[in-house]
Amino acid sequence: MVTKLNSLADYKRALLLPLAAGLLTLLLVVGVAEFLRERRAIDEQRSIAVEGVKSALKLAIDRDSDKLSGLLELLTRNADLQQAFVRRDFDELRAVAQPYYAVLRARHNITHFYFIAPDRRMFLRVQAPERRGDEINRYTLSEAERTGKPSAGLELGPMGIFTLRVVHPWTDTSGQRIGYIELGIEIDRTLEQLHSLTGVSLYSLVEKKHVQRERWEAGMRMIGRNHDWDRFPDHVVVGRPEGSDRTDVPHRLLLAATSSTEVARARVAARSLVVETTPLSDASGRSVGRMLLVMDVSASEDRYDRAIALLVGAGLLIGLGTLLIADRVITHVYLRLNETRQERDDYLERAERDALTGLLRQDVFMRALHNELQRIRHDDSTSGLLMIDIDFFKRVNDTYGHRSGDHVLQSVARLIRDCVRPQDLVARYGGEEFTVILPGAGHDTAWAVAERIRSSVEQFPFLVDGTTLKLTLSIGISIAHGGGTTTEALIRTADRALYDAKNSGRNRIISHARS
Ligand SMILES: Nc1nc2c(ncn2[C@@H]2O[C@H](COP(=O)(O)OP(=O)(O)OP(=O)(O)O)[C@@H](O)[C@H]2O)c(=O)[nH]1
Repeated sequence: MVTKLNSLADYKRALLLPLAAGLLTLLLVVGVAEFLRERRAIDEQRSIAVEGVKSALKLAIDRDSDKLSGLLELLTRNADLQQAFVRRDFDELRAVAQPYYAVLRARHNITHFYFIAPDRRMFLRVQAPERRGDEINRYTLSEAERTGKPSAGLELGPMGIFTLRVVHPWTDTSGQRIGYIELGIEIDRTLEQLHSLTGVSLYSLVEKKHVQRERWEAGMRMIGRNHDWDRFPDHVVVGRPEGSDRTDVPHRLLLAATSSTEVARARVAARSLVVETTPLSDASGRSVGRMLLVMDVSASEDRYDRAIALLVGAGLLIGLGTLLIADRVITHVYLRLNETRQERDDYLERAERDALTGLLRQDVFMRALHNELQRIRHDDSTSGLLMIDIDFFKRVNDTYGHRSGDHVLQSVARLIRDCVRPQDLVARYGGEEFTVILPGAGHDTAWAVAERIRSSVEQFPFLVDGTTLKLTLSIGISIAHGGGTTTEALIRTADRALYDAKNSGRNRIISHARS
C-alpha cells in the first residue's frame, strides 16, 4: 500500500521516524559490540594478571628455595653446630642454633628450622613447639635421603600449614652423612608479599581429606588465626595472609570458587570482584587443594563503562544532530518542492484560461463537457449547458473601440461567474460568446441560472468612456440526460436555442429541452 504524503508533518513522519529508528539501532549495535569488546578486553587483562601472579608466585618460591638452600649450605658448614649435633648434645645444639634462628626469622621470615638424625627422627625443632624424636616422613626429606642432594618443595604440615621446605643432607668432613638440616617458610608470608606487590588477594585452600580437624584447629590456634572448619564443605583455608584477607569478599563468591573451576564474579558495594582458581600441588606433585586469586576489577570496568557512556552519549548527540539537520533539509526541500508545484499549478491554470477574461478556454471547455457527459452516463443524472452571446456587441467595439469592448467582455465574464456555483464551469467559447456547464442541473435549474445571468447583465451599468451602457444577453439552453448525448449534439442544441433567441428579438432565453 502506498501512503499518500500531503503535509510537511507527513513527510517528516515518513522520513525522520525510520531515520531515528535506524540511528538508534546503529547506536545500540555499536554500544553492545563495544560492551562485548570491552568485556573481552577486561577478561584478557584479568587472565594476564592471573598468569602474572602465578609466575610471580613460582618465582618467589624458586627464589625462596634458592635463598634457603644458600643459608643451609652455610649452616651445614658451621663447625659449632656440627660438633653439637654429632655429639647429640641437645642443649648445646639448641644454644648454638637459637641465635641463628632469631636472625633467620627476623631477616628472612624463616619459620621452620630442624635438625634431623640420619634415621629421619627429629632431633631438634628450634622453633616452637619443642617436640623431638618423632619420625619425619615428608617427601622433601625422603628425596634428600634418597638422592643425597638438597630437596625443596611446598609441603602440607600435619597442622594444615602450607610450608616451603628445603632439606640439605649433612655430611662431615670425611663425607659421612650425619643427618639433615631443614629450613622452611610458611607460604602465607610469600602470599602476603605477592598481595602487596600485585593487589591480588590469595587464599590457599586444602581439601579436608588431607588434614585432621583437631590438628588443623590446634595449628590455627597456635599461630593465632581465626579458623572455621565448616566455612567450606570440602576445603579448609590454610593460607590466608592477614594483609590480603579481604573481609569484604562475600562468602558465596569464595564458596563458588571452591566448587568450580569457572571464574566466579560478584558485585559488592559498587565494586566488581572476580575469583580465579588454580590447582595447588605439594612437592610430590600431589594435588592437595586450590589457590583462589581474588581481584578487584572495578577500576578497569569503571574506565570501560565511562568510555561506553561517552560513546553512547556522543552517539546520541550525533544522532540528534543528524535528525535536526535532516529535519531542516526535509523542511527546506518540502517548501522548495511546494513552491515548484505551486508555480507549475499556476502555469497550468494560466494555460487553461483565456487571457482576457480569465475564463476556461474553449478546448478546456470541450474536454470538461466530455468528462461531464461521461460522469452523468455513469451516475444516470443530468447536466445543463448554457450558450450565451452578448447582443449587438459589435456596436460597442465600433462605437467605443476595441479596448472598451475588451473591458465590457471582462465585466460580462465576471457577472456570469458571480451568478453560478463554484462547481459550475464558465468558459469563453469564442469572441463575445460564453458557455456554462451546470453539473447536475435539470431544465428548471438551468433556466433559473440563465435568467439570473441574463437579468444581472441587463441591470448592470457598463461604464465605457465616461458613458453608462446598457447591454443584454441571449441565452440558449440544452440539457443532457444520462447516457446517449454527445458533446456535439448538446452544443448543437444549445446553439440552435441561442440562434432562436437572437432571431426572436434577443435579450431572452430559449430552451428546446424538456425538464
Ligand atoms: N473587443 C473585442 N471584440 C471582440 C473580441 N472577439 C470578438 N469580438 C468582436 O465581437 C463582435 C461580434 O459581432 P457579431 O458576431 O456581428 O455579433 P453582434 O454584434 O454581437 O450581434 P449579435 O450577436 O447578432 O447580437 C465582432 O465585432 C468581433 O470583432 C474580443 O476579444 N475583443
